[in-house]
Amino acid sequence: MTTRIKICGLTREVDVEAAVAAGADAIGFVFYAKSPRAVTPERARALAKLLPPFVTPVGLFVNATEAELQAGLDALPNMLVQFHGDETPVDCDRVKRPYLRAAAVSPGFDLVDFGSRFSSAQAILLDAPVEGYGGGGKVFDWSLIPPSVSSRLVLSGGLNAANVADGIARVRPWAVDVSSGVEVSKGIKSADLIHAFCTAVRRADAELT
Ligand SMILES: O=C(O)c1ccccc1N[C@@H]1O[C@H](COP(=O)(O)O)[C@@H](O)[C@H]1O
Repeated sequence: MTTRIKICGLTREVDVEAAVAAGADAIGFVFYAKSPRAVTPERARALAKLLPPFVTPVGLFVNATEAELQAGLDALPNMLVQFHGDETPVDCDRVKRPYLRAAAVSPGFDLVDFGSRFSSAQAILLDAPVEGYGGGGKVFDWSLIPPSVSSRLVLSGGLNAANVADGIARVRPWAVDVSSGVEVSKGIKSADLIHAFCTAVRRADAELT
């Protein structure tokens, strides 16, 4: 299977171009003002104009107000929504858009139940529990993912070129998502690290087929 790749937290044109050139399937824009990677809807719209067909813009929200959500949706009408806070299934469904729901995986977390509560999500995005909701560059214990989980999974949390192949082999996710692992500093990506990450994903896929 081809593991889809999302590169998240882009703030600069050069980084969007590097992600597209490396073969990313999705590009994430953080609409969460407290994040060091936050962009305004206007900035996201300008960056998303660089995306070719079939590369999906993803808008990341954390407990956003309706006005904040609407501003993001107005700026990027074709975006996939990533809910990365404490949003309920009702909150997610209210937006009437395809969405990913992030889950912070720690011992005792019931992923099967979470997946059935968010059954309208396109996928459940697995992250480590970190201060500030996400983007912390921390890996969680992948053995906490129960084999019985039926949700489509996006693996994230502390991924980088060195560990992503292991994550793919062990979790077999639909997609992987990276932010910190391709950065030189918060919100500033490295074209070399993005390229290395995408190459590692493609190698992992080739080894598994
Ligand atoms: O990127 C952020 O600043 C962020 C803020 C709040 C919630 C989520 C955030 N990012 C997402 O966190 C995961 C893991 O990122 P990392 O690779 O460990 O840095 C990823 O899905 C980002 O999209």
